Amino acid sequence: MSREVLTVETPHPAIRIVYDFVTPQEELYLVQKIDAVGGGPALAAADQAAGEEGEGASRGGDGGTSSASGNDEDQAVDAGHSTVDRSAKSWGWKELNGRRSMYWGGTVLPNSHSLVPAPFPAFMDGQWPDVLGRIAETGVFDELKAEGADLKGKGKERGANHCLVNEYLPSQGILPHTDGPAYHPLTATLSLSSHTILSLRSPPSWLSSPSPSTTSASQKASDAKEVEKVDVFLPARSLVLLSGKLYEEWLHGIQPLEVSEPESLRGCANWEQYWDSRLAACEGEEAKEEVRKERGNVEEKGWKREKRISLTCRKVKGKVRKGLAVGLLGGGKR
Ligand SMILES: O=C(O)CCC(=O)C(=O)O
Ligand SMILES: [Fe+2]
Repeated sequence: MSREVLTVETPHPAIRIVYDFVTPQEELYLVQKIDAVGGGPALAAADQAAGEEGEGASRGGDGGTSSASGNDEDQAVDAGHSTVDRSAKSWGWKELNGRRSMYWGGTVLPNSHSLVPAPFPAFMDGQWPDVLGRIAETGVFDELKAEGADLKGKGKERGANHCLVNEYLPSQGILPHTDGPAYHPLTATLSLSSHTILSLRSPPSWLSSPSPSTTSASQKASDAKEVEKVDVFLPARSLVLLSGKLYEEWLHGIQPLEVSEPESLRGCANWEQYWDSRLAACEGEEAKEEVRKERGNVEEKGWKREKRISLTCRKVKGKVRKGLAVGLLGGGKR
């Protein structure tokens, strides 16, 4: 598997994608493990499997990690007086706006944007399929060298050191937003189990105006015309990379749809590129014909969305407060 970082051709810089960042087998394994870490129905089976693998304290159960609650600012205060909520379940799913999500890697303090680290599940950090190590290997996070990235490091030292896990049931999405200043302007998002369409929009000027309520309706209407749009097709198992202005200024979101409509699919900036990559991976004409048929089908009928899990891996901007590792403070057990 080449895991080549491809650029999505748009009038804008900085959208890149790796198709087949993980194999279908790795995808299945990850989804099962993620459910276990989150305390989902696969917990018992996965715990048993973990015991058999001898992963021990580094994965969830008794590792004593905190609520790795990331942006959840009321659970952490700055200046080292951490009031991290230790009663929360280790790495467990939390429901927010009807969707489940969780954080790995630790708690981001809201003022200094520093990270009180907590361990990652083993499959992210060091053990197969070592998602963070694999992301570091692409070299994309080396672009942050000027901002202090450690090129000699491995895995989370060299690449992303924080991960936000989101689960979307069919018909769930996420409102347009930016990811805020706590992270370096580079995200690597792995999509598991389902495709989706990520919609990127340039910010209308009234969004950044000091008092949006005073902005006139006509101003808003004329701004709306200027908004630039780029949709990106995110197939299952792909890793999409957003950086620079696109990360810092543009809004990104996912429409809450059960089916990706033909027109929306065809409108994605990387639609051709995606199918080219599928064809390039085929061995023999028969396999290619199957892929062409699949394309014809979804272009006619649309593509049903399944439950999707995304892992958004980022690098926290502030210091990593090594002495304050939450895991060592004694976290709550699940
Ligand atoms: O699920 C995704 O692909 C995007 C998630 C996201 O943008 C976020 O949680 O900030
Ligand atoms: Fe986001």
